[in-house]
Amino acid sequence: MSQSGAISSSGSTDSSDSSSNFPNLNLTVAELAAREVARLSKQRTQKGGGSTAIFLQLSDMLKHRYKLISPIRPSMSNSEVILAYDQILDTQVALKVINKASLTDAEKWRVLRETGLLKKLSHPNIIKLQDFHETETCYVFVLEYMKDGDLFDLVKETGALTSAQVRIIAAQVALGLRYLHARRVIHRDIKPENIGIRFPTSMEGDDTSDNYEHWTEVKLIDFGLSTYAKSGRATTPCGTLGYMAPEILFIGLHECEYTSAVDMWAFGCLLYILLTGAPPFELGIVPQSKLDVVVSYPPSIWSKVPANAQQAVESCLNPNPETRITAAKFLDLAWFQEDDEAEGEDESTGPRDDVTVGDIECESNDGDTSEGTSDNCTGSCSGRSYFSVDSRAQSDAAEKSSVQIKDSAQKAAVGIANKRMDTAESRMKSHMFHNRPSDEDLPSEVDPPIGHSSKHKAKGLHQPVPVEARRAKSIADLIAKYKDEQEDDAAATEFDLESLTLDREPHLEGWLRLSDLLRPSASKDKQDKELELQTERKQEMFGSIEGDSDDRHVIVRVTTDDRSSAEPAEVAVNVVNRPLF
Ligand SMILES: Nc1ncnc2c1ncn2[C@@H]1O[C@H](COP(=O)(O)OP(=O)(O)OP(=O)(O)O)[C@@H](O)[C@H]1O
Repeated sequence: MSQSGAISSSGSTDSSDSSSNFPNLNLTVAELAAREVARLSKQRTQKGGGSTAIFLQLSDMLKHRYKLISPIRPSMSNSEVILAYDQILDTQVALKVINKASLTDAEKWRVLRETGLLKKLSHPNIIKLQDFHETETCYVFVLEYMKDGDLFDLVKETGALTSAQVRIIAAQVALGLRYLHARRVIHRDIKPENIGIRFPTSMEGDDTSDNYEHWTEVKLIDFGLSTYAKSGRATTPCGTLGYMAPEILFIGLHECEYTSAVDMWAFGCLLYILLTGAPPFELGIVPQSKLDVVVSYPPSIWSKVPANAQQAVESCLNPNPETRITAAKFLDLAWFQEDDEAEGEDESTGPRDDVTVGDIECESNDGDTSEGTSDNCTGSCSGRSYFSVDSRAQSDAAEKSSVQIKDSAQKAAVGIANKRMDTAESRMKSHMFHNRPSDEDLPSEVDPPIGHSSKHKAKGLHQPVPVEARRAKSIADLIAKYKDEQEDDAAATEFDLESLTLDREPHLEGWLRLSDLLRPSASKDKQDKELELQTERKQEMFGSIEGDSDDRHVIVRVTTDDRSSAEPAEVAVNVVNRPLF
């Protein structure tokens, strides 16, 4: 994301590239904050809401380290994402600031859980939590900055992407999901808004097909609804309507639990959007049972999507979670084995004028459109304006994708289902989203993200990008590279996440704190010393401990007699991520 919207020393917005130019550095943080507060106040008055207190608190708390530059995502609920400059690390960061005042205890716990999860995850396709602060009034996540925004804004501006572009994104999202799922973490809110993007800094004349640094990077963000499901199964219905798998919608009706397969369903919705420019499902119908769900693909849109990409989407949008493709298997699909030439000729599948954002609706099996269902659409629980339903498109039912209900006598069922959706929606909102604004409170349109329009065009995303197609050749290498790396430490990190359930396994607490004591901000030497010291202490308590480390990890293998079991047992391998700086 460029710095349009950044405050210049004159107080106006600055559209220059901030990576080389920080005009704001001459201002004190208080001055910056005051200007931003004034600007945001105005903006929010126009939008009809928002709290400037967050900003004031933040500047107070972090004034020695962070210079606030501009809001990335203006506050519409109790959180705000702000671009800032980390003066110590000399880098830009995204500060996600959450106002504590409006949170219930359960919601505070969820914030801490999000932190707990994020700090234990380390993967190139997962946003990196660089630091976390808690003050009396707010929580602050310091995140690596995804300068080019998220996929929602990209698709909204450019429409559909080419298959070559989508598979680069798809491979990375799948790698991120594979990493999460191997550790029994379910994201539960995969959608375009929650995939951050960063275009390569240099695309000229490079032949960097094996240099992954030069790929468009995508990373999963927003772990606010994520959970560590120790048993691999979860029971709380949550997510964003329109991306929620059938089984999660059935919780409390026909189902009582679900698995990480829900992320793959949402991933299928995401891919569909990227390939066609429109979401696959209207949100007003809840199927009556799992067996009733049939996903149909409108031929006029779907025929333009290459077969391998179709297969990828369809394997995710399998209504049966038991047979739905997994993230690991997804990476073996033919789509990722295609050669360079095949993708290079993929122009017909690029952004298309005839597919407009908004070409989507829901229909019952008899072909009737379900009138008024848009009232039931939640779209994005984040409150961002979603693809609107195009009335011209509505009249052309044959062109739409849909979730259909098999049993054709469904007019009554549609009514019931819509009522259920109301119930499901309000239940989900009250359970999971009650700190978020209701749809009525949300503005129908939200400002486009700062600095997007020209950037996406400049990057050539309206056209098939030859250089991306060329890079696509190496996608199998990329997948192989990260797949191999992840296999090694999956079990270790999975166990690390056990610290979230310490109450159930108190005998592990002592040595798990070993890792907690390795402060990320400490130098490697300091960490090594701490590790040594703690290892000695824990050995007295737990038996044998082997420690090992490399540049990025401290690995501790503990063998313990566990005090409660007769036989000594190896309980785990613990991995602590070292800071990369
Ligand atoms: N690290 C980041 N770099 C750049 N932009 C980010 C980053 N993190 C979040 N954003 C932007 O801010 C938006 C909101 O972030 P996030 O979803 O984490 O917050 P949230 O409070 O859970 O929001 P919501 O209530 O809308 O889901 C994202 O969709 C993205 O556009």
